Amino acid sequence: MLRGSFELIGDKSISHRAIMFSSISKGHNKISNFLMGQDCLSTISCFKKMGVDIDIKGNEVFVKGNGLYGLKPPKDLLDVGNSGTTIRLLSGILAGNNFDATLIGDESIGKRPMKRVTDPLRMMGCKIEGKDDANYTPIKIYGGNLKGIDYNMPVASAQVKSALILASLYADSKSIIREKVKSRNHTEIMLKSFGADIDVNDLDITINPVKELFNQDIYVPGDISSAAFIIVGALITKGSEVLIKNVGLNKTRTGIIDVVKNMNGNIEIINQRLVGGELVGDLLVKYSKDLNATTIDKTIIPRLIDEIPVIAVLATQAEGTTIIKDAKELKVKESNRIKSVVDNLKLMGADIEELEDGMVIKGKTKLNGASITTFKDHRIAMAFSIANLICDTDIVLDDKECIDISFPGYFDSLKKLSI
Ligand SMILES: O=C(O)C1=C[C@@H](OP(=O)(O)O)[C@@H](O)[C@H](O)C1
Ligand SMILES: C=C(OP(=O)(O)O)C(=O)O
Repeated sequence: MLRGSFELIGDKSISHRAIMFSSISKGHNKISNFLMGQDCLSTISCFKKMGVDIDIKGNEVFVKGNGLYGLKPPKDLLDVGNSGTTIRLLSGILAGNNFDATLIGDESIGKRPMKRVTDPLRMMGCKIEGKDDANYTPIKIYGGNLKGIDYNMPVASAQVKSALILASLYADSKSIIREKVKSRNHTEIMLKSFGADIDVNDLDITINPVKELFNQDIYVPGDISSAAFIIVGALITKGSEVLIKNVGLNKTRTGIIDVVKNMNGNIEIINQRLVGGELVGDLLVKYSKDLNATTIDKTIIPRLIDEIPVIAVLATQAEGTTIIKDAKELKVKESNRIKSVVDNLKLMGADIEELEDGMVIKGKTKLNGASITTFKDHRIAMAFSIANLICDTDIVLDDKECIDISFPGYFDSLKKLSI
């Protein structure tokens, strides 16, 4: 069982943005509670290659911003490692800057679609080259001279939205980016605090170009996507009671809390407060014997997209049949997360069926230990380490290191809570 309290590590999405926006602001920025995950370190490394002075001291990062037009042409390739957020958002910034740069990444990044970003950036007037008509890395961006855009987003993606907002900062006129479903809005919140001219009207975001962004001190709240593993661990192991402190509770991210409540899980938000425009609070989670099944569809998917692997584990312990649909996006994450989850849960004895856009899980099944293929996908590795908490025999993960992408110190945190 899991018992005790736990101080949550910083949010990955917000940490990336804090480095990027600080780098293109003018002046000294201090970022506290920064997530020292591999993905965020990849972002730091890319901006250092563009001449930004970035210093890490413990959990704090000091960034001396170069100003909106002050990035330097990189002498080297920009390597985003495993990070989709880095390659997408950085493409938007590069599109606005008057030099060319080439983006590369690891094997998994090489399979993640980029046309969702490169197509609209081309519409803004940017010249881009890359594999399969700039759908895959390496991608070369020749920045500068952007036009404003009025764009209806075909995919619900905060990464695409953010890339286009960033490019719009550099355009010659106003841009409007229109979402179909609201995705995480950290870019809009944080860029405004840096002085960007952004107006959000429900699903439409209007950006007027500005001459400069100004320095900020940023506190990064805890990552609810990381908390999700501890939340599910506590819900499914008898006798558990965990207090997760300092959780980011931005409404565009709290789908997992709604789902857990819907499933009759015992979760309570306490001590809510606003920090730097972002809602933060503590979560008290207790073992929940009488979980029931649920249906998860497009109306909530963007608010819990990264939590689906561990929600699938939760569903194996609920009464009834859980349906997860409209989740095609899972196929283009670090691995095909529909397949990674379904195949591995099947190996453990779960009653689960793969759908074209999701999965169907019959609950109240006993899970057994198995050899798990993670595909070096951090969320898969962590989701199955949580499934392991309720197995008689241990699972074996083929890779644990990938967890450092988003949750360094994960096993230590889990061990401290385990009784
Ligand atoms: O903007 C972000 O920080 C992120 C957006 C999501 O991706 P999509 O926008 O591609 O859905 C999410 O899966 C990713 O982990 C982080
Ligand atoms: C999909 C993820 O991240 P990214 O797209 O930044 O690689 C994730 O962290 O689950």
